Amino acid sequence: MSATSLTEARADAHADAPVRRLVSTWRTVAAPLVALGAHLRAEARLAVQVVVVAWLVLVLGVGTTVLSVAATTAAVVDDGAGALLAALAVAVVALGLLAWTEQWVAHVLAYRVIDAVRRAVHDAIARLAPLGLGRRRSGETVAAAMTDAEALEWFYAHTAAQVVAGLAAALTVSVGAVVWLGPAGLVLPVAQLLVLAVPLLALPVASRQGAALRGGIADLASVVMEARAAARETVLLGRVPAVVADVRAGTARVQRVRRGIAVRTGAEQAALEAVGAATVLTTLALVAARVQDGALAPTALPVAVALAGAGLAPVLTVVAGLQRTGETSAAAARVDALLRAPGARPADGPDVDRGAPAPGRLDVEQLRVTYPGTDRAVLAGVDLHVTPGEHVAVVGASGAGKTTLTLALARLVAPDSGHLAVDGVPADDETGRRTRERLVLVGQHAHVFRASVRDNLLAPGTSDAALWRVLERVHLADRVRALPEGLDTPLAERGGAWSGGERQRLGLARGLLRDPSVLVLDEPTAGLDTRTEAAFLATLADVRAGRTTVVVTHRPAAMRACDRVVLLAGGRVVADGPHDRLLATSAAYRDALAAPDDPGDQPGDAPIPERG
Ligand SMILES: Nc1ncnc2c1ncn2[C@@H]1O[C@H](COP(=O)(O)OP(=O)(O)OP(=O)(O)O)[C@@H](O)[C@H]1O
Repeated sequence: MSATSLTEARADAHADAPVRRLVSTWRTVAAPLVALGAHLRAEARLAVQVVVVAWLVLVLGVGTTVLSVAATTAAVVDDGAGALLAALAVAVVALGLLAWTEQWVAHVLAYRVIDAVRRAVHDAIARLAPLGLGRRRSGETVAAAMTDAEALEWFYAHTAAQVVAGLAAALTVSVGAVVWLGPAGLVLPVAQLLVLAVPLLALPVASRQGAALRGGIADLASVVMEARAAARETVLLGRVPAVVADVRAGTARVQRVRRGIAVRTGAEQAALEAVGAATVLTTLALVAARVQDGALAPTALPVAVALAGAGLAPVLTVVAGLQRTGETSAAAARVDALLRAPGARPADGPDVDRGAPAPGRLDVEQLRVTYPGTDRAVLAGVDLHVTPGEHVAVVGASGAGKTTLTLALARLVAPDSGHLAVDGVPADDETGRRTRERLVLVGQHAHVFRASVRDNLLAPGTSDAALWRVLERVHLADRVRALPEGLDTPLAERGGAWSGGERQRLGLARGLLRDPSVLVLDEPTAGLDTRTEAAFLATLADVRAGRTTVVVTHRPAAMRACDRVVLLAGGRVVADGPHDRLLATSAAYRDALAAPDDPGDQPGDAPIPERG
């Protein structure tokens, strides 16, 4: 290639660059919307109906404007106004009926879209919970489930259909104009293309603003949610002004983006007005010339001008849709990322013979867990085999990985590698649901839902008698009987007046109602006074009969009450056996139980010290 042609090619490439950038921006913006559209295939027929009705409404809208000007002109020159008025009356009634139908079908579509999007988002949340969600800001997840879902409902039900219908109606009206006015009618399609170019050219800015707006709203949701969740600490530690400042800063960021959007849409509007005025003036000039030539009747002039003005209405509908595409695309991208996020599939471990399924058996082999964003394995190859009906205590210093082990058993965190089997059945389904049907984890903090006691027990369809039996077993029956409406008493969000111990017992009741073959309890007596702890341990002794239990504990009383104690340290099991034997034989165990701050305590009576 010669130097000149190389320079020319470079110049061409340079000229192409903005176009290519624009096309690539459009592709990026459209990709998440198209990807999410796949979840809405079932609604394709309804969407086509919406498009057809919207197209008819737009075409008839232009038609009634043109007809009304034609009828007025005919009345002025006293020439056939009656027929035009009759046609106008029919068109107006049809337009009213079609507009009503459009609202109806578009809203049916909107509800179905929001239902499909919210269901997909909640399925994803259930699939990811809680490890996958832990990597996401809670505000992002909330925004995806609420405001993003609403933005998408609006887009698929009202915007996308309007864009397609608007383009079809614009083409229909343009064809009509060219057929009627000849070359003068070409002004309309040219003007329509200019109108469409306005949002297309503004798209790179619009999409940046859309992403900033959606991100800002998600950030604000995070700040507000955290402020609500930490309200007690915020007041106690005098952080109210700091939190208010955070909320104000978040609001200001969102407002700044909104201002930018208003400036852009204002400029776009001004450009559109200019194109509209130019279209009317050009049509006026060209049609007037044809009237002077005698090619058209003088009465055609006002009608042609009305057509030029009204004929832009369908593309303005398209523009309104395109102006929001950047923001909607950002919402779709967030929802799409949530739907595509990988779940918590356990890695395959060493292939060993695990024998026949046995209810209550628990096998953990070489389990390794590293939390995302960290490089230290919290569990670095844990082996644990529990026989049916056995009661095992898991102990270790604070941070040793006890809670992590319970979360991995319940398939709430994904191991890097290793094997887990409950009842002799490998835990290999992606969601962990099958494992959790056999193994129930009662965590340290039972969430109390804003619902009745009955609904808080999370066992729909269970008889009252069975619910009361379980409440008796966990020593909550008297507490519930004293409530004004018993089982039907609504509980406040987060438990309101319920103490920590009562909430722990509520969690235990929930676990028992599932009747699992393996019950895992994480620090069931943490935060309880000695007497309540003794009562709780008595409850435990009763409820664990006939099933396997794994109890994370710092309490020697709870360790003694178990058949075996497993000591976790350095991410591995370093001691395993009955409490008394370990006391006699394991220096690591004795060290773990020794309380360095309190030399008066005897090994075996002091809780395992908290680290740090
Ligand atoms: N989501 C997480 N992301 C990153 N690190 C985590 C996460 N959860 C826990 N860790 C870290 O993993 C380690 C083990 O935590 P874990 O809660 O399992 O310990 P533990 O033995 O139950 O402690 P404690 O007795 O204090 O409850 C700790 O160092 C903790 O900081």
